[in-house]
Amino acid sequence: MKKIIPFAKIEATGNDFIILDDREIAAALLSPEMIKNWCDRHFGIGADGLIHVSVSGPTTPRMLFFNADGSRGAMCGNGLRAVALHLLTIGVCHKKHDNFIEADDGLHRFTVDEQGRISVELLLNEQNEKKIDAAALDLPAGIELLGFKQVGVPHLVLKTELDEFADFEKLGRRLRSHPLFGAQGTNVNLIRMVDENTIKVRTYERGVEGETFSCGTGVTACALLCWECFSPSQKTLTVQTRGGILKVEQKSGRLWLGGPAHIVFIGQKILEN
Ligand SMILES: N[C@H](CCC[C@H](N)C(=O)O)C(=O)O
Repeated sequence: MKKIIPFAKIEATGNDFIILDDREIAAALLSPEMIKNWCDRHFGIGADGLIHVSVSGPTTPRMLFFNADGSRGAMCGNGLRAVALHLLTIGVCHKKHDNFIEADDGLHRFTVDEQGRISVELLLNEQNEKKIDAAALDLPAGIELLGFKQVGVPHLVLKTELDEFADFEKLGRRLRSHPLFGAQGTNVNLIRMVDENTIKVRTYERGVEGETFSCGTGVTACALLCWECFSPSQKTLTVQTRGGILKVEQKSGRLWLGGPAHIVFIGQKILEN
């Protein structure tokens, strides 16, 4: 039997997602194989990830995040911003209210400003530190280790002063599965300082197995390490990604990630079974 499933395709600084909600399909019907097919850029809709949101019923909307390869991820910063846009668009949330989204790693606040920029609160895992032996990473010339942070998902952060580093994808692929990070592996970020308030970030994402245009938890991990290592008194950082500008801020002890997000299109997918 064929079933037609409406979906939204949303991009958040070029990190793009298929958004489905429980009015159209139950989360239990999603399989890793189906997610992989739908996210495929040649045979499917094309996306870095797929997110299922529970919007029916009186409880806080809850998101389930899947990478393009069908694997589950506990958090996705840009995905959270995309879900916020979806909830505002379908009228489940209103911009004047206090809004929350529940995810695997906890409850996240979100806000939208007059320009439509969506900010989400990200949560630091209690055990977010991990000492990494830089020598074990065998980094190429011009690249150094800054640290490792868990912002819902694991992020290794490297730093360079090179204007361009052509082999980033190759380096990311190698370090993503380095034995230091165990079976779960890690996402890999490379930063370059532009000035004391601005950094440039590239991210190799596990689960996409390639460099994406932007990664929200990744840029947040980079900002935290920059504050710790270079300017502990600073509270705001502008982050240039391949897909646009993000801002990471610490306000009243909370960590916020903000930037643009847009609906690319609304579509219908035929589910055959
Ligand atoms: N792009 C996402 C991160 C996805 C996490 C995923 N790659 C994993 O670690 O499973 C973000 O904006 O934070």
